[in-house]
Amino acid sequence: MIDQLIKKINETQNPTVVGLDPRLDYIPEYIREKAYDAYGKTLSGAAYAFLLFNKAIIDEIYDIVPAVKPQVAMYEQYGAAGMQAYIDTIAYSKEKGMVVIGDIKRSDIASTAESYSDGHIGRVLVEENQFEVYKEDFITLNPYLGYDSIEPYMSNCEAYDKGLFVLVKTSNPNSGEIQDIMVGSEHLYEYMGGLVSKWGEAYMGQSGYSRIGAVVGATHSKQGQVLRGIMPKTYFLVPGYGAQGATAEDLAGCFNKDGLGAIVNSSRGIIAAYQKPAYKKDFDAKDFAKASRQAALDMKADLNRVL
Ligand SMILES: O=C(O)c1cc(=O)[nH]c(=O)n1[C@@H]1O[C@H](COP(=O)(O)O)[C@@H](O)[C@H]1O
Repeated sequence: MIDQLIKKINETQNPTVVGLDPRLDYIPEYIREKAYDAYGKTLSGAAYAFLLFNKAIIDEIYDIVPAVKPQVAMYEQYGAAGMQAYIDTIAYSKEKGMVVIGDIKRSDIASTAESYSDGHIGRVLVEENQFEVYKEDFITLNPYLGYDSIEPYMSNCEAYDKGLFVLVKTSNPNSGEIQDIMVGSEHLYEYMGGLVSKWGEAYMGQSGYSRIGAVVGATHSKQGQVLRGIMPKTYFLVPGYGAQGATAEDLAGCFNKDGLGAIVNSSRGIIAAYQKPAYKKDFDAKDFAKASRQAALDMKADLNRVL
């Protein structure tokens, strides 16, 4: 799967992933009305609005962006209807040939992790019948419970050609409170980077990168550069560009010299572009997905400028 992601990045010449993190206040009124006409102002109505919104954006970006990253919390809060919209969004993205990173950030003891693993990247059994439920290509995990909490994902990664992005240095302002603590002679994020890199050694793709990737926030430029040095064969998922304030220059150090090694996420900056002054003048609410396409092209140009 890491090879497939890299192939898509090379084909599109675009190391970006669009975060499908919908909220009702990003969704144009005419889409919301359509959804409410079908399901009322209910959880199902909101979930259907998400799906219509996501599909319109996917239709505009699938040829220029290699991957999408739906963040499960946005859907989960709307209950079963929301989770169906999550599943339908994944299915539609894959139909369009996009790689899907399910941002689920799971973390639990091994016996519980097995269930997360089977549901998201493996198979679930009902008697003799096997079901592939969520169908993400990659998922995000929190590794701070240690290797036995990550291990249950490895066999499904191998069996079903999936991948992981494991949190190493997160983009949030307070991530340093814990992740920058000194552990012996190194910071905790460096120690974690070393571990994730080691865990990934047994899972190398033909590209020379492991299917076990790392999440490295764009907002912490120096740490990103340090981690690139520690983890040369690990692909980075880099959130924090745009809405969280990180610039292309801030994250350039997350890439290897060959221009590979990182895929940069933007969620709000792309999906809600039509609400931003820079795009509002050229795109109205009816053209929200075209504004997203333009924002994705602008992000691609911005990143390629520093690579
Ligand atoms: O794992 C992630 O994707 C993630 C890790 C991290 O350190 N920081 C971070 O912002 N994210 C996710 O990346 C997305 C960022 O969204 P925007 O700030 O709108 O671009 C959200 O879905 C976050 O949950």
